[in-house]
Amino acid sequence: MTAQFDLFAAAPTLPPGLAAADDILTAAEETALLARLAEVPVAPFKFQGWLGKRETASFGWRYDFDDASFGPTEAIPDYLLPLRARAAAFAAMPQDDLVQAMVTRYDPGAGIGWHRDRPVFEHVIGISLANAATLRLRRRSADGFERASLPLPPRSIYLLSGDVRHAWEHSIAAMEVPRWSITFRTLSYKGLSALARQSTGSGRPGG
Ligand SMILES: O=C(O)CCC(=O)C(=O)O
Ligand SMILES: [Fe+2]
Repeated sequence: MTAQFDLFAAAPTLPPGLAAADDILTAAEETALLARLAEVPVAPFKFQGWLGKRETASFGWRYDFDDASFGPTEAIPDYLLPLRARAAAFAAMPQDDLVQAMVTRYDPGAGIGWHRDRPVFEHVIGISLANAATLRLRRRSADGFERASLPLPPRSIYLLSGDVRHAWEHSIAAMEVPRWSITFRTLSYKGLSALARQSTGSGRPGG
């Protein structure tokens, strides 16, 4: 096969640990939820002193990128609990394990750069609202990056666990239309140990 043909090679299969489904909520439920989210006091995401363009609010647990502190915060609001129950059913996890809910608003021009989620968290479940986006995935290989992508239509859900969560990075390119997402996360062993250290008053917080 010529190099030219390689450009048209079949799309790579999705990385292990990635699961996705459409229509985790109805269009009417999405509209009602977006009306609630418009009231949530989101703040520009801070990363080591830089202000990101996306705006976030964390419930249940928060991780502060500025000082690496990590701890409990305002409880997950009631109106997110039915969605959390569906996210948990989708991921085959107890809903109480999804201890964090993060609301993110991406205005036009806002995206999220290449990253892995903080190690204090384990499983990551994302729900997309308002407009479609593409979750880009990459993993370093001997000669560059292995890449994959997952379309995120509004009302779809994805789960990152295992390989795709630990060995791959993900990002979302800035778009011209707004998008909201709700991310539910479980704590990792590291997160649970940090928590145990904090509650016994020894060791430093963080992750
Ligand atoms: O908006 C999304 O679905 C992705 C958010 C994300 O990757 C993160 O907050 O770590
Ligand atoms: Fe992420």
